[in-house]
Amino acid sequence: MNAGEDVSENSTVNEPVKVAVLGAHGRMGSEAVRAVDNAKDADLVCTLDHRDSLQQLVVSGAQVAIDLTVPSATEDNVRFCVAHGIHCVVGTTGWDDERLARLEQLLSEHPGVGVLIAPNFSIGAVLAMRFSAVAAKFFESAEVIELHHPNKVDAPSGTAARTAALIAQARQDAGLGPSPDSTETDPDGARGAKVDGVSVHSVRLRGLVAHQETLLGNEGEMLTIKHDSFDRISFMSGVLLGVRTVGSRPGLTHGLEHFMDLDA
Ligand SMILES: NC(=O)C1=CN([C@@H]2O[C@H](COP(=O)(O)OP(=O)(O)OC[C@H]3O[C@@H](n4cnc5c(N)ncnc54)[C@H](OP(=O)(O)O)[C@@H]3O)[C@@H](O)[C@H]2O)C=CC1
Ligand SMILES: O=C(O)C1=N[C@H](C(=O)O)C[C@H](O)C1
Repeated sequence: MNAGEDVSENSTVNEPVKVAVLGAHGRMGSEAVRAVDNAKDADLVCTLDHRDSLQQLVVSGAQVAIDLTVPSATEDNVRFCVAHGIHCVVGTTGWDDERLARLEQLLSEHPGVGVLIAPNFSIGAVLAMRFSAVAAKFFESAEVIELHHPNKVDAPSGTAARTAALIAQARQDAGLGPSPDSTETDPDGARGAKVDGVSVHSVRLRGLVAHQETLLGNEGEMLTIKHDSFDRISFMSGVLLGVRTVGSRPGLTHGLEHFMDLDA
């Protein structure tokens, strides 16, 4: 679905879904405000940023909140929404296993509410993650390189961490051990961060938006799975797919792929 298309699955017949955007002045938030504004069957009822009261979500009657804030704020925001029966579409990073477990517990106490945690909303990035997981078991070595704009506050990126976790799971399922690596000394972390044993390398460079490469190696060959977001518009069809679908998917959904027909 493209930005501007129908997002009415959450709403009663012909009633637009009422949407709030948290982090509305940010790079992603401002793009999401535009996307929701342009969507025929979504009503932007509330925009919040730093230090705004979450009570405005309740007063506005928002049915779905889109969280595009910062890792330090997103958990409290989402917990508030769930407690008030507001579905959430979350793009903010920082959702580690502990946070996800706490959220699942809270959601079990609010069984009608749906939350989508999407490490990446771009269709290409979702596919690149899936392709990386599918390919992982066929290669002896696997590493991930993510490249982003220098204003990004967290490393590695949420997408890279998720990709590495999926690769690690696929390798484990296939009975593969760690990637071969004879490094004996690495005082400054030149071999990258380890996510579930998979090396992830982070680049921050002026001019970039969001880019990632999965490198998979065997003797005599390398497969590179590469994705580039050149513009934040690339995330908006996924944001709207989340808004359209989340109300009909109670509980926690981790990854936009679960709202897509990847295996059809
Ligand atoms: N899933 C995906 O596809 C994507 C996810 N992201 C993720 O989204 C998040 C936002 O990215 P980006 O837009 O670049 O970041 P920005 O820093 O541009 O935007 C974050 C915004 O959130 C505001 N904010 C901070 N705290 C709160 C709070 N408690 N309540 C409401 N708003 C708050 C900030 O305000 P102030 O500056 O005043 O503090 C700022 O306006 C990041 O975690 C990023 O990794 C980004 C792109 C795609
Ligand atoms: O901060 C960003 O810009 C992005 N953040 C997300 C992440 O950390 O994976 C998604 C995308 O890479 C852009």
